[in-house]
Amino acid sequence: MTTDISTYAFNHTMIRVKDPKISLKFYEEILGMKKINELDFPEGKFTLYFLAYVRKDETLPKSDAEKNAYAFSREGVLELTHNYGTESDPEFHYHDGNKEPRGFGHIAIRVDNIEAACKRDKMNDLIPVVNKLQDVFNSIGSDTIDLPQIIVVGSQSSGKSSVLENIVQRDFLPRGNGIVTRRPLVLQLVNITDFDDENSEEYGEFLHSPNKKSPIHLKIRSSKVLNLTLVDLPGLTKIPVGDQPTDIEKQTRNLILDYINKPNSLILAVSPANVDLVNSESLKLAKQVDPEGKRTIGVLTKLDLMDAGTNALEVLTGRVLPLKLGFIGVVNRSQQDITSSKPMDEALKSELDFFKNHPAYKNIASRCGTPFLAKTLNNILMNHIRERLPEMKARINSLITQTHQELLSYGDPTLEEKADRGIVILKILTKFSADYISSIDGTILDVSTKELCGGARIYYTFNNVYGAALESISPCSDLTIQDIRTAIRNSTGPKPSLFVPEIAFELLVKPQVRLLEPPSQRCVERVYEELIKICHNCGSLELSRYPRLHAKIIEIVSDLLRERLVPTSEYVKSLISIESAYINTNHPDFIGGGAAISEIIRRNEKKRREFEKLNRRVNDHRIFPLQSNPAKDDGQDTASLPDIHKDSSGSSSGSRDFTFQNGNTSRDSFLTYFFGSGNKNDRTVLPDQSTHVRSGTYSKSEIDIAELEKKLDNVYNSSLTEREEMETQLIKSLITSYFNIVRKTIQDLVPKTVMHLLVNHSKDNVQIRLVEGLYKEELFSELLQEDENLTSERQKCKTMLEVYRKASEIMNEAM
Ligand SMILES: Nc1nc2c(ncn2[C@@H]2O[C@H](COP(=O)(O)OP(=O)(O)OP(=O)(O)O)[C@@H](O)[C@H]2O)c(=O)[nH]1
Repeated sequence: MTTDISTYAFNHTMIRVKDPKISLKFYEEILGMKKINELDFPEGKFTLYFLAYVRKDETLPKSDAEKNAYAFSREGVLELTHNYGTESDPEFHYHDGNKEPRGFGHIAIRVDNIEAACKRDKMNDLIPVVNKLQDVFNSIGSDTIDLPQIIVVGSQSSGKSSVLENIVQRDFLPRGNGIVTRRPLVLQLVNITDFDDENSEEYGEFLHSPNKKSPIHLKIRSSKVLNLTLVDLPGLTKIPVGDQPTDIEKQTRNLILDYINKPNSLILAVSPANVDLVNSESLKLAKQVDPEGKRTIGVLTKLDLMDAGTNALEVLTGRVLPLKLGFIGVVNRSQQDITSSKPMDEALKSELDFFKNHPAYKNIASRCGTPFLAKTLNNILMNHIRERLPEMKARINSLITQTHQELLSYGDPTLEEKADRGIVILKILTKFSADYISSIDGTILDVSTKELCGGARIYYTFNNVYGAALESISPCSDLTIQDIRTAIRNSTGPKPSLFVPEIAFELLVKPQVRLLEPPSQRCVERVYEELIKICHNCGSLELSRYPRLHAKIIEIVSDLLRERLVPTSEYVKSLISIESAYINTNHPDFIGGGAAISEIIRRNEKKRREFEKLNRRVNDHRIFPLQSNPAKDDGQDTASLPDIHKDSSGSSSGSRDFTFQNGNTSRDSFLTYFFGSGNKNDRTVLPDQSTHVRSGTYSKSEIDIAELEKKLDNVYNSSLTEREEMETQLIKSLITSYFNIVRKTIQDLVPKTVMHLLVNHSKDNVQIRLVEGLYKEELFSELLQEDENLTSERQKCKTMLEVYRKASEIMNEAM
């Protein structure tokens, strides 16, 4: 037997290599079922032992074409002896596990097995594919696609680093008390037999960006490793020690969850065998994200530290906790081994011996230990990657399309350099003008459905905002009775007037008309603001590349609008002035004197009836009879209302005396209505009753009488003369009628003015103004200076696209 044995677990196949110089590649290629005489044998004599399994009933084909390939019996051992340097075919000795010879000679296997084996070989290439992808994504510092990898999870000191080191067969991870692993470590293990001979030197390489807080990416290339991507995470800890933050448990838990949550992650849940499995933090966490145990591999460390008489056979054979990918037991170097720098290969040998000699584990020794763990991880990862590859490819393809679109949207500066810059500018100006116009007209393509915009907002301003503002003005606002009386008196001059003077009406109505100006000016401003907004929103994606050109365009359009603002507001101002320049009492819609008077009579009649009704109710309820009406006390007429049924001498004239019809009454007729003796027979309309009421005593149940009387007071609370009262009412009614006419006209004309002088003018002139202002050879280079951010965005986008393309290429090669 050989003394120097390297052991290498390969699925269900065990290869024992006599000569350690023979590279793994050689064995893998043998297992890939290549013809042995095509292989490049190292010098020297060697013997290979194959332990393999095939179906028992498999009959071996005998054709010449299948010579020089291999077959394995179910229980037997295939032994190959090759004398290097001779031309003879290699010899195969085939015996059972006890090395009893069972056959000899050329052995062949079925062709379909060769294909399957070759396929498996190809699968084995998938891990380098993922590693390559990872390198590609590392180069841009992002992991846009969730690459399959193995995440190592375990509580503190559970032996995570030891497991990793055993897999890598290198003493490379930091050791110490407390949490030593503080950042995720992405470990890429690369079997250097995958590379050319000149690259076959072993080395480790840090791939993460320096000076940046990121996971550490470490690539280890060695002939002693299998292709694997592992992520080592800080250990789960309960109590912070030293300089650790108080929420250390939460922080590490979240970090671990971030990694294991990804559906493409395989979870390597490390638990020490000397602690009850139900307390395993790693398995608890894994269960959270993988409740069915589909992507969790259990690793039991410290099997050697279990109490004497106990073992973990039940766990390792999957009878305690069912994990689809199973549990694998390992024995790592103890602290003492580390302190005494026990070499790795020795440690592996001790591990192998431990399992082989342990009464509980010897039967499952081939499924225990670090080499088996490494191989299993490799297989699982490979299968996992194979499953995920189509999905990843689809994702990469859609990323390529998206990124390509994005890149296109940034434009191509090289193309534009060649093209006439004048044409580029002209195109942008034309597009901007068209957008501006269509925003106003509402024909823009991507019109918002979330808020009113463009022309619709202008319409809203006219109809809702401006309309409401005008409506809210009361025709007689700010006009007090005192103002009206003074105006009437002033307009009569020194003589007592015979009728309500027209001058007084005109005097009073003009300032009211002026009230329409502020909201009209505000309307102009609002539309102007709206246009400015439209102008700002018109930037196309292309235009956003050129901030200077964009700014200039906005400046020019704003200037144009500002220029138009002045004449528009001037015109609106004129409209109001025009309206107040001449008070047209012949306007067909104007109420006219007669109608106004009829209206007042009607109203007063109503009031009188109301008063009488109230008075009656008050009297009915009053404990002390009402003695408040001096008119009554004087023995005069009971009605002390401003009674237009009576003329000044007290005789009843009745409403029939007023024959004026609404609207048809001439100005003269209404103005000549009022023959009056000035102040001669003026009477106080209604003496103040409130004092009487207030001095009275009410029954407690009739408290509402006070309310009623208050109303009465309000009806007649002025001390105007009857005639003045009448005149005031008349003037008010005329002002209201006239104001409403003017308001309607203004409400109609202001939007027309704004549209004509501001909106349409800007639409008609925007393009001309832009071309005049910006289509100048000497400005071109300045205007077409690209936005720096955009240039860098484009560069980023380009890099991403390259990365995705490269990734896609790598995947295409693998599939
Ligand atoms: N005897 C024995 N000791 C082990 C085994 N595995 C790990 N140890 C020891 O346990 C201690 C902790 O192991 P590490 O591999 O550093 O554990 P870790 O989980 O990486 O620790 P942190 O990174 O700090 O969370 C070390 O002293 C190891 O020597 C094992 O299987 N058997």
